[in-house]
Amino acid sequence: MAASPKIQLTDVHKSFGPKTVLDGINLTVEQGRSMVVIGGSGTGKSVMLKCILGLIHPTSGSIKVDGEEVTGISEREREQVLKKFGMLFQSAALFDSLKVWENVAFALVQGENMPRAQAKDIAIEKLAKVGLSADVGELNPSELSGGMQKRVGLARAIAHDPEIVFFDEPTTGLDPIMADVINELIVDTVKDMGATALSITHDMASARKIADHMAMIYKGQIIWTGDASEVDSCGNPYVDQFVNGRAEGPIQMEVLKA
Ligand SMILES: Nc1ncnc2c1ncn2[C@@H]1O[C@H](COP(=O)(O)OP(=O)(O)OP(=O)(O)O)[C@@H](O)[C@H]1O
Repeated sequence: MAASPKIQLTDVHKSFGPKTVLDGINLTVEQGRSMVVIGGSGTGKSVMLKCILGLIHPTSGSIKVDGEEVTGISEREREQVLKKFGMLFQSAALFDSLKVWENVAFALVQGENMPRAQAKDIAIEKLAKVGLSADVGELNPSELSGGMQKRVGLARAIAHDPEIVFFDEPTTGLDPIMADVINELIVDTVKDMGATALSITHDMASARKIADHMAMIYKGQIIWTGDASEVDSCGNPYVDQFVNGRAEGPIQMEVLKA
């Protein structure tokens, strides 16, 4: 039996002036599953995520979360919807003026008015989940390696037990071994929470590790979607070229000339 959609995008368009970035996106993310959207630079992955979060407004189309339309809702309604989301940004985007635990607890204290002591307990529990000790919580983010910062970013993303977690290029800037550690942590954490995950990446090793389902975006459209296990044999020449990292194929890179 098919799981119910947690997130559903139907014919989503987004243009900036004359430039069309999303050109009719159709995408379903099933409840409790991990969807990874792959695609090259500038194909619209980040714009798509920002549309779902309501950071930018689509030009047209429908975006539903738990069956509820989220385009055109009020700021107050959006605040409620955003409580369902956790987000791990490409750069861990930690506040350097705050200790590690304060970064993890930030949304709990600021957004939910939770007492600091209680928020700290939760922050330390989440840090433990991503393999960091309470001592690390007392450090400043600038004292941590890139891999540790990603762990902190993940702990922060899950601090309020979100139903949906977004991962924006989760392995950028990490060496392949640390990237694999973070990928495993993502899989374990998301499965453990029973959360729905939506990731965007051009790192195929990461996509293979964390995806139940994959979709490929090209020129603002989803040109293929399927089970992660089918990505190598789907027969789509665009997917095949991307997955195998070939210069030759239907995808033509625009190389800017000086
Ligand atoms: N606010 C904006 N105003 C104008 N153009 C924008 C804006 N945001 C994004 N774009 C354009 O939309 C296109 C898609 O950008 P997007 O960041 O979604 O790509 P991406 O697939 O996430 O790429 P990357 O993997 O390099 O991050 C780019 O050409 C970008 O210049």
